[in-house]
Amino acid sequence: MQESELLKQGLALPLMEAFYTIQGEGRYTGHSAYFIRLGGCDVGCVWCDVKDSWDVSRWPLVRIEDMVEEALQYPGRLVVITGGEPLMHELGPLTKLLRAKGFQVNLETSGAHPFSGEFDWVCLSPKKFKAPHPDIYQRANELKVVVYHRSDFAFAEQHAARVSENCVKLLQPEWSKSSEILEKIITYAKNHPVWQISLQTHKFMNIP
Ligand SMILES: C[S@@+](CC[C@H](N)C(=O)[O-])C[C@H]1O[C@@H](n2cnc3c(N)ncnc32)[C@H](O)[C@@H]1O
Ligand SMILES: Nc1nc2[nH]cc(C(=O)O)c2c(=O)[nH]1
Ligand code: SF4
Ligand SMILES: [Mg+2]
Repeated sequence: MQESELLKQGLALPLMEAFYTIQGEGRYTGHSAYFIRLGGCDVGCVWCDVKDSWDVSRWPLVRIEDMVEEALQYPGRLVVITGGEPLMHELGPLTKLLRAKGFQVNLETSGAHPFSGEFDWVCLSPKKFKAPHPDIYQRANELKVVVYHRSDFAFAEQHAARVSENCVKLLQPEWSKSSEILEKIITYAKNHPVWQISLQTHKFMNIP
């Protein structure tokens, strides 16, 4: 089969990097996890902390069997699929294979592309730069809004109104703006108790 066909079917995917670390953000903060970072993103967040991922052509196509075999080398059985924007790719075969091998499979996504794959936990981090697809809201287990500017609180509420009732709602300071914005986030969370705070703890720990 040609590479383009393997990619289309989700049997091989552009892999930027894969690493075993500690989930730094969100509901699973502190859990050991194997991260699969897929290449390619067309959302264009000005503050994106992984801009190198954007150009899909930079990253080699790797067969999903090889990705899963590598993940099995580590003791943890939690995998986080991230990117780039992972939903730019067909995620059905990779997620099925991971689950068949006993992994819990979590997703980090902006939701800007149609959904694919079978996940145990979906983190939706919506962006102003490219709106989420409507069908992601009911699938989100966690809504994680990056706060860069005070106007992002209203943006967060717009998306919170669309997710399911039991979706965990998180405000995460944009890393470079943390010193200015964290105080506002703390005040907001105290006044709006449905919101919790998520910090990028891996950056404090100096781990990937
Ligand atoms: C690099 S993104 C990859 C997954 C997907 N494209 C997305 O945006 O959800 C992983 C997570 O990091 C967050 N993130 C990216 N840059 C950040 C920054 N500078 N400060 C805080 N969070 C950031 C994103 O919002 C997302 O929740
Ligand atoms: N440790 C660690 N936790 C993370 N949680 C989400 C990440 C991501 O880039 O998607 C990430 C990451 O890059 N590293
Ligand atoms: S959607 Fe995610 S990977 Fe894409 S630019 Fe925004 S933060 Fe970066
Ligand atoms: Mg990251």
